[in-house]
Amino acid sequence: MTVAAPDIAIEVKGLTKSFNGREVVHDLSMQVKRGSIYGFLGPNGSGKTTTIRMLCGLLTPDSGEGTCLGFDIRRDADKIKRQVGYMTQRFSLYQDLSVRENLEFVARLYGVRDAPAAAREMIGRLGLSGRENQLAGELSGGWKQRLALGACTLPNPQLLLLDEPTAGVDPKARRDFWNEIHGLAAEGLTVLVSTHYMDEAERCHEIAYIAYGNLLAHGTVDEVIAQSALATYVVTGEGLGALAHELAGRSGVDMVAPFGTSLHISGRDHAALEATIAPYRSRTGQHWQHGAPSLEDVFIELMSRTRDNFQ
Ligand SMILES: Nc1ncnc2c1ncn2[C@@H]1O[C@H](COP(=O)(O)OP(=O)(O)OP(=O)(O)O)[C@@H](O)[C@H]1O
Repeated sequence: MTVAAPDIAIEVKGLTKSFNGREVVHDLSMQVKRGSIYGFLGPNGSGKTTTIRMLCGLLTPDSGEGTCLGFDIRRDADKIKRQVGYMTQRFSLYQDLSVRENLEFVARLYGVRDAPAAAREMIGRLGLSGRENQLAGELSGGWKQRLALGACTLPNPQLLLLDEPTAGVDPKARRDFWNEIHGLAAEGLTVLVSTHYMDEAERCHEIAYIAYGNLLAHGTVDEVIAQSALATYVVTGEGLGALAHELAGRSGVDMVAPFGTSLHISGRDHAALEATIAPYRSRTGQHWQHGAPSLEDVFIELMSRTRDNFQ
């Protein structure tokens, strides 16, 4: 395979992987730009982690090829690994070491010349000043996660893998975390992140939706919404529960979903959807508006379509 252009961090073609005779990633091709934040979404067990691990040589594909940071994902896995920071779902630092001790330990492990200085700098960057002597195990969830981010970026990786990094973290801490990720990406770090949160997907430069081993959609959020070709109506007013019940499963109606005080009704066959909803639109007490589908509408519709193919 030819060496990827310098502004491309990852380029892979036809990646396939099976475990125990079951294919969990099927013929996946994709490209990730350097300095971008690339989000992976999809149902549990759909192959996101397996994909991310293959993209950076942590796992060898059964077939397919590609490059990561200019290295071959099959032949140069060791070289890639040295450039990768990996933050897993589980807190993997020493609970009974302090914030400073943990960071110094990581710095030494990676051969950073002045480990105390590197740890000090990271403590400042993460806003952990004043907490440096606190035991890692005594930090709140949000601070633990910041420390984990600090530890995996301290060796200055070029690629950062984040596996559901904000599961169980409060909204303020999540926002701070994402601001930090954007800061790192602006400095040139490429970030691959798996998430189940729609608001996080919307904060990625590009996203990929993987279901049951297949890459079903990818691009910017706007591109993924546009590709879906889904027509969506947003209905507000009274009796939305009954309306949802009446419309579910009717011709042209692929999805009915309540969103707060409104109901989203979506379908791919625009003509059939229009015909079905026509008699309902003149009802008093309900207001219909043609709206853009949300990312969640698109993902739920994609998922409902593929589950049948998989089972
Ligand atoms: N080392 C392994 N050996 C056997 N099966 C595996 C291995 N790693 C993953 N799998 C299986 O492959 C499938 C895909 O797993 P993967 O972790 O990639 O999914 P995921 O989309 O990241 O899931 P989640 O959202 O739950 O983290 C699952 O059925 C999982 O059990």
